[in-house]
Amino acid sequence: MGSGKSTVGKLLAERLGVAYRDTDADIVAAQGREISDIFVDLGEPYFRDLERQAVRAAVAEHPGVLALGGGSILDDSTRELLAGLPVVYLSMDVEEAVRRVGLNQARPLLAVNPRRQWRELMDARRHLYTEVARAVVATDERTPEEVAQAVLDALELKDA
Ligand SMILES: Nc1ncnc2c1ncn2[C@@H]1O[C@H](COP(=O)(O)OP(=O)(O)OP(=O)(O)O)[C@@H](O)[C@H]1O
Ligand SMILES: O=C(O)C1=C[C@@H](O)[C@@H](O)[C@H](O)C1
Ligand SMILES: [Mg+2]
Repeated sequence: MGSGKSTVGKLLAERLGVAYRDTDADIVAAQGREISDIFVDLGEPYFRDLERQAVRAAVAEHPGVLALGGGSILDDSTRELLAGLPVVYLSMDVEEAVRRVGLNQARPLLAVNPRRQWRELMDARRHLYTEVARAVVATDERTPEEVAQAVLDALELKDA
């Protein structure tokens, strides 16, 4: 959440000469409403169902860089789907997270007490991010360009 998937993903796609896609954006486009509204109006389980389907469709259809919703790896079948794919976990520490997204009300899971919420989420999820990732790239104190380069290096990819 705010680790730079959109920013770095677009840079990476540009450098690799491929398209960028984002499952959160796919869901917003298909539903015609913001993620925070889906959470509030329809509930998180409903959103997670949409997310599972969105990830499945995007992995099947999209050959470029794909940003996954931050909670998509909570689903067992999604983690199985990602096994063997070049997945990158962009990590950051809590202070960096608060600097980047702490005051952004569009992120429903961080709406109240973002520092504590972020710690709790990460404590529950870190092992899942690590489990699905082929590479873990720290984003703290790196520019988006430096992060993109670190991803290319970690996956042993070259520019287009
Ligand atoms: N390496 C970086 N250094 C500093 N700021 C960054 C870095 N990467 C991204 N940011 C900034 O942090 C914020 C969140 O980045 P971004 O939207 O790319 O994250 P995200 O992972 O796509 O978030 P979300 O999970 O909400 O989709 C943006 O304001 C972006 O400009
Ligand atoms: O980490 C999460 O659970 C989320 C991350 C975002 O990408 C969105 O999918 C939504 O805000 C939930
Ligand atoms: Mg994003």
